[in-house]
Amino acid sequence: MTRRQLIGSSVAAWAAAGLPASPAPTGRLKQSVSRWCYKDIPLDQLCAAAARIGLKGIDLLAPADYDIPRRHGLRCTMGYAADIMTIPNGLNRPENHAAIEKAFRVGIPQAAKSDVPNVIAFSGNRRGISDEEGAANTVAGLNRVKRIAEDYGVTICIELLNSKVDHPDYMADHTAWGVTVAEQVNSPRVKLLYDIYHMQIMEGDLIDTIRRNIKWIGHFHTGGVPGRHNLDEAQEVNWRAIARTIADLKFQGYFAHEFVPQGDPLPALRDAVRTCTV
Ligand SMILES: O=C(O)C(=O)CO
Repeated sequence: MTRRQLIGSSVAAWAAAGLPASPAPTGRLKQSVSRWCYKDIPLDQLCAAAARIGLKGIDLLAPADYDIPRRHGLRCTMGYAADIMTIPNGLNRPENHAAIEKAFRVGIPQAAKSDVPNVIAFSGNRRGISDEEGAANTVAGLNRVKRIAEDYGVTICIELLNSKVDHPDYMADHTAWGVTVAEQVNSPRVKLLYDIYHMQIMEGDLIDTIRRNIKWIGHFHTGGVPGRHNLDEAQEVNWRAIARTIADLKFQGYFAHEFVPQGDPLPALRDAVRTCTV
């Protein structure tokens, strides 16, 4: 069966594709999935399959696509509201702040209008500046925009990424750096995107770190380590224990899968969701 045939197809076709025939229960966590990991599947089709699997949303969409998940009873769970900001070029440089503020002045109201609860932000690379200076700059940048986020009820999430494998020189590569920034900004609408894949590579100690810092975490990403593939037994993270920890903390945000599937992509996603259904 092709993906095209799958979508809009019968209950039997969903079952034949290994997906639940009706939306599956997914436990205490609100699970979501990152669009870029399934880029070969048209977004409408991905949303239809995600709804069957029991997901609550689609992560990392551009504004033009924000409303597509809503056709399927889902929402975009993390938006790109300021595309001027990139992983290497972000909030840690004061010369970027005016453009980031300008972008968020448009992008945050747009996210709110489409019921998108979070927008992504990046520290940028170090490029020779110290972590202390970069943190102070990032705090200053976030202080310029936090009021917009507060007024519209949208959370700006600064992503923690590894600088060891995927993003050399990225500054927000440790939880402590992100927590320092979030504490200083001290807004209910400025939090961390704790990417479990990236933080396992940099720090490990996932459960204790999540427990100690949950107050500052607004969103999670997953991905098997090493390789950023399926959450299966070939990788080293105990996803069920992590999911249980987060659910036990009564986390109210989204837990978004962000792994590049190996094998048939939708069954890989279904299996990850089941693993994290606690
Ligand atoms: O680009 C990456 O590695 C990410 O995790 C983005 O969310």
